[in-house]
Amino acid sequence: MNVIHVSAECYPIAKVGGLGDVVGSLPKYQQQAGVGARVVMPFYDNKFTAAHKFESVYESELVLGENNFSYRILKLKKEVLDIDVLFVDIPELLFKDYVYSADDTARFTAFQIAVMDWMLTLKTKPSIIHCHDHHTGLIPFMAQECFKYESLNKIPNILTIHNAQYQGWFAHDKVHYLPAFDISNIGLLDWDGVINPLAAGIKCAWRVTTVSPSYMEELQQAANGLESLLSHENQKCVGILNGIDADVWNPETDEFITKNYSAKNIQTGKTANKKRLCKEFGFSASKPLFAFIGRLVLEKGADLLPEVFDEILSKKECNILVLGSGDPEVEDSLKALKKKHKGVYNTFIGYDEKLSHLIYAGADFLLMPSRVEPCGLNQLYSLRYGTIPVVRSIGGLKDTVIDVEDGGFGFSHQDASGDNILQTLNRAIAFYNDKPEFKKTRKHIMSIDHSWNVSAQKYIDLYNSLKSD
Ligand SMILES: Nc1ncnc2c1ncn2[C@@H]1O[C@H](COP(=O)(O)OP(=O)(O)O[C@H]2O[C@H](CO)[C@@H](O)[C@H](O)[C@H]2O)[C@@H](O)[C@H]1O
Repeated sequence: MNVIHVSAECYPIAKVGGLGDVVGSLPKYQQQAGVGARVVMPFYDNKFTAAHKFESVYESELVLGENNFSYRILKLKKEVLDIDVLFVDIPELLFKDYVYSADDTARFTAFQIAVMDWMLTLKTKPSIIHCHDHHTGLIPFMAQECFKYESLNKIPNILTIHNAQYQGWFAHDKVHYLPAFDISNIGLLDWDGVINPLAAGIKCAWRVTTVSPSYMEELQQAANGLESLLSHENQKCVGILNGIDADVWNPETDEFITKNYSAKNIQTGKTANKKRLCKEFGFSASKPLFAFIGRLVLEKGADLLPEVFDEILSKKECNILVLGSGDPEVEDSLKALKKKHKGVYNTFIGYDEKLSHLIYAGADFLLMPSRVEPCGLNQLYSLRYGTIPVVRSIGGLKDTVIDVEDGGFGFSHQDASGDNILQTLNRAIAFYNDKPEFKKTRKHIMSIDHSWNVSAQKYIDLYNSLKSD
């Protein structure tokens, strides 16, 4: 079997969030399980592409509406990654110093057309095309409907929804971007009067997966307008929990942290990393340290944090550190608290992969008050680093974090409300002060295996079930 993953992100080449982590690790675990797995992604202008040499394996021209674009399929000259990655180089559209922008329709439609055109020329066709999120949602449609791709329509394809909030909508006047198809089937592209690539992918993919079983269920009630579609397509949908790359996220070998540790020397390891963080951000290491890492957007409940932080910090019982960027208003309110709560609160507004590792290692608790959380990887990283998750019980958080009151190892609350978060924070502070229980729990969570071993096999089983369809 040879699978091709099509994605806008892939760690360590380009990562904006969890999609990059998944596409950078799932194929590796699939390869270890004996399945040929490759990634095809856009060629961006970033640190990774500047630091490596590439060779062209295919060159051609694609048609996007009334425009033609030259493109190349590139691969790395030297094998520097654990996985085989191919790059679509469309200089005018994709070679930018960002992954996403306000209008990505032309960029990602051209990307998908290039992938399909190139696949037509392959002597050995992939046995499975695995698409990720709306940026690749037109591929199942094009394979099924566009005349020129008829020879690809027998290849099973899968669409994984990492986040249904973003759907890639564009107006009907751009439908001519797509290669010719029977216009009477335009309904497959449309949802609510606009072209909706995620909806088209859900309608046309052979199977649809989401990144946790609970999120799959929740999507039928809340999917940013696609609820009825997902209920209708329920038969071909399945939730498969994300895993983590246990080599990249390994406190025993992590090069980004101050002191490496395992469950055996967790006490000294976490203390050294916490001290380093506290020194850098001006905290006293004796208080519990809560951290938030992520996009500062509504979905993540980030807008609820400033008020909650202001209240809890006034008691001076804990430290809070925020690493993230996003909504400028939320950024400003979080930054504004720094002066008032100097010594117990700090922020790093921006993106810093290295710092995120140090925080997972040095914090006592990781906060995820998400409104929507398809899976969430942060809580899985925090478990591996012995950092206790404090989460809202939703989506993948519900599937992976069991509250201490239910015999588990984390803290969870039901509602996306300031009161609920406050109560949970207070419970966590009390737990921190019960030192034997706290230490026992953080040692225990390090042994929970969330690596891809189990879930990579679930995807392989799904691929196998499609071969015999
Ligand atoms: N400022 C910053 N600096 C450094 N690192 C930062 C950062 N902000 C975020 N990160 C990192 O980005 C990743 C975030 O992953 P998540 O899975 O939690 O969220 P995301 O919403 O991006 O992903 C979506 O896709 C994934 C993958 O399927 C789902 O788990 C998730 O629920 C869904 O919303 C983590 O590796 C985190 O450490």
